[in-house]
Amino acid sequence: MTSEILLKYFPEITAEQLKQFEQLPELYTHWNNQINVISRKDIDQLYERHVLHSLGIAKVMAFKPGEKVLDVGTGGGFPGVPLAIMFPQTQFHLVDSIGKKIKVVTEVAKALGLQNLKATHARAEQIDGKFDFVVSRAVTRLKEFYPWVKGKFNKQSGNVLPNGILYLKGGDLNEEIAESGLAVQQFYLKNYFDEEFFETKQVIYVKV
Ligand SMILES: C[S@@+](CC[C@H](N)C(=O)[O-])C[C@H]1O[C@@H](n2cnc3c(N)ncnc32)[C@H](O)[C@@H]1O
Repeated sequence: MTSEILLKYFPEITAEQLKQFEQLPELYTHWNNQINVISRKDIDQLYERHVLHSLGIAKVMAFKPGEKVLDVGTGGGFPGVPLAIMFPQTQFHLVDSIGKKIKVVTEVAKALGLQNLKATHARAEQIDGKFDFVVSRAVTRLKEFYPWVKGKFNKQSGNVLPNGILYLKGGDLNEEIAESGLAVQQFYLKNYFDEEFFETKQVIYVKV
């Protein structure tokens, strides 16, 4: 497994960031053997299916220093861990309702020395605090997701897109978007990444 794919799309990453990304396969292989957070067949494709996919959000949004981002239903740390490596001056709060997944995230963040990441075992609905953005992947439909997070945003926006949700989704989303009743903006990851995996993948942005 090679990290070249990351440099191909993010040539600006520093040597320190590259070193952190390059620690991920070993860390996730180790932790996945104890607590399953990534499907076995996907672990060989960690960079493409998990790291690069998570960084699809970075193609849409450059988080600023000091901004706060909540990752809801982070599982083993996606998209929050790759984003925390990518934006070391932004504060990331990763939450999941399953404690052993948060254990993996905590251990991975510790091994990487990530100072800007906090991981909490909780349901999204129970999290207090205000954030600039909420990110997520593969947790639930937008209609259900939106009420969990809509009260958790700072009123003041300071980025190119106003504060809101950046959700990684794939497949045909017309029905899901329509049933949510939300106005969304769709960013297609195939415009940024050549690999077939990204053919139907999108970042859905919801302004709150
Ligand atoms: C399919 S996994 C996706 C994990 C990760 N986001 C990823 O893409 O690899 C969905 C995760 O959402 C978590 N989850 C579901 N409902 C939740 C809630 N209300 N609050 C926090 N976590 C939740 C589950 O525990 C599970 O770990």
